[in-house]
Amino acid sequence: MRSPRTSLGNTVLVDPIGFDLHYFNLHATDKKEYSPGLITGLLTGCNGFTHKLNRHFSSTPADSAVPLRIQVTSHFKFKMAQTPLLSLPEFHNVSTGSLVVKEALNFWGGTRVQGKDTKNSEPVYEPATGHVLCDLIPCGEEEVDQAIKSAHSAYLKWSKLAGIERARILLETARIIRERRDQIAILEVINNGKSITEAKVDIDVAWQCIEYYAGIAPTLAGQHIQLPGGSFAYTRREPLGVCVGIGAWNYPFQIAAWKSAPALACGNAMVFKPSPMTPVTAVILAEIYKEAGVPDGLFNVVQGAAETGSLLCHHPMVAKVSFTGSVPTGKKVMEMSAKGVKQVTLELGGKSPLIIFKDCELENAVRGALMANFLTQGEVCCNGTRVFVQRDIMKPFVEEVVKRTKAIAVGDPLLDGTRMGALISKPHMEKVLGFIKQAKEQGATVLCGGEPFVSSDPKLKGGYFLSPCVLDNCRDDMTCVKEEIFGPVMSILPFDTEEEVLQRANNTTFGLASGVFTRDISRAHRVAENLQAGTCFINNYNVSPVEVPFGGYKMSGFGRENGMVTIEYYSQLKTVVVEMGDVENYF
Ligand SMILES: NC(=O)C1=CN([C@@H]2O[C@H](COP(=O)(O)OP(=O)(O)OC[C@H]3O[C@@H](n4cnc5c(N)ncnc54)[C@H](O)[C@@H]3O)[C@@H](O)[C@H]2O)C=CC1
Ligand SMILES: C[N+](C)(C)CCCC(=O)O
Repeated sequence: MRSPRTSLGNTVLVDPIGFDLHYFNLHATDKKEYSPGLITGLLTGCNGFTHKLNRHFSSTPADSAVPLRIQVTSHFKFKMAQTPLLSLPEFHNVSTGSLVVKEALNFWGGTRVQGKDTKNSEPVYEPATGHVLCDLIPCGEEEVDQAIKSAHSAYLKWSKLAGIERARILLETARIIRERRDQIAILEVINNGKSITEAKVDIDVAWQCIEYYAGIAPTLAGQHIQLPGGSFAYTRREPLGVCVGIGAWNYPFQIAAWKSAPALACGNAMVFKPSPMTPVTAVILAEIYKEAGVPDGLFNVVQGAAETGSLLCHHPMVAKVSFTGSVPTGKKVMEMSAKGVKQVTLELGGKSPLIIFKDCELENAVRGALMANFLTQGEVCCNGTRVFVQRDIMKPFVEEVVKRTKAIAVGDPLLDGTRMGALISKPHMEKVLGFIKQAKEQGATVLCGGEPFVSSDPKLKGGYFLSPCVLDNCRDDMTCVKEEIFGPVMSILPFDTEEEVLQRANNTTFGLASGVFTRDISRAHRVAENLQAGTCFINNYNVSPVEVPFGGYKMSGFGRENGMVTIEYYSQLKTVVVEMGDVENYF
């Protein structure tokens, strides 16, 4: 079929061959009119079928020729219009310190909703500059109730769709995120403080997660079980209903995707509460889901802190809570959810061990140790912050790690050359500095970093920067080795034997992740088997492909995110027993 061509305001008649499914490309003829914004249009089929279309055209001139890909089943006409893109700010000129977000940050019923409780609003700071990025207006009881009811009404429609229909919309969501990845990453950097290089990867992981669960949605199925006498049973995999997601500030957009993708794939609706420190990007995800075609209310965002979170956990219409954050808050979430017998997934903190044997490939072990400690300024739950190094290679390992750590470019997170940005807040930076001070008092040696970093760029003067820190002469009983610091602080600990190091590595209440560097494959798998943690990385660290499950042992939580298994945490099984004979009666 030939691709029809049209321009703004014109109607084009499209005549596909036969009645098979056809895709065709609708090319814009007047490229210059299509930047940047949404192209909207109405498809009207001769059989009465109509389809509203929303596609984003990115701002770069080359992209404005990207064809619209529309699925058609019959003759239809298409009227093209353009509306400006409301949600994403103009990004071309955004630089650190220049953005103020005024738009409403809640989202339910398919639209942004301004918070009402302005008297309780709190400023949200841009970590790299300390300037006020936006105001956080917490949602109260009535607003939380509205969001949950909106989710419930969407759930009733969405759960009736076939998996393949849900998949189509999720794939479209992934496509739009991929298309706008750089803009979303910029917003994430401004709100979180991490480097743009990392933020782009985070956004990629987010769309990959949605794409992955789109692939799984059509495969969800039950079983058929033959019973005596021709009777049988079958199972149906059904959604839970309205699920709540509560997120942390370290991976704001990615966490929203990790929770919503499996939830939506299984037929649930979600109300998501971002951390009050990073409220800006979850609502972009909500808009993209809408644009891709989910029913209004399927993915909602409510802003707020502990009080709003607790309203969500207590709400009787909520079936499940998936939480990412600290252990103390995780315990509270579990307690509150227990009252309503709601299912819970907890992704909590860690103090993960990274074990480096003398037979490792040293260059890769050093790279692994840096990846295990310094992503997102060290604010990562699965970081391998207890670096156990076999005594024989201590000297060359430490030398190389310190050399590389000193070379990490700290600074303006929006610059491509920057490798470490700013910590999330001033109090958090002070907390991290407190851990370093205490480590010194307890006998550790600071080999490098561990001090506030003051940039020569005047606009970064108020930012929460810290030079990445390596601590030597650490012992297992020190606070810096026992507690989660959530900052760029690596503690190095010597060891002699495999048996000894395994015992020390497991001597913690946490169990999120672990890592081992060795060339001995038997040792690698033996160590992986014996480490008490939800993940063990062999000869790498902190890679997180969406195909593999992620989650904790012990006090690092339970339940999993990513991978096939997460379907189990967002669905329930119904057994249907079918009698083909007479009812056996005892009475
Ligand atoms: N495992 C991880 O990925 C994370 C660990 N942490 C650790 O926790 C420390 C504190 O950071 P926070 O952001 O304060 O973590 P937090 O655990 O208090 O907050 C996480 C989320 O839970 C919400 N929340 C807080 N109290 C709640 C309640 N009573 N009911 C329902 N929801 C509630 C927060 O608003 C936020 O959205 C960090 O310094 C770090 O050590 C923080 C963030 C992520
Ligand atoms: C992406 N990854 C593996 C570095 C971290 C994800 C877990 C978290 O939320 O901290």
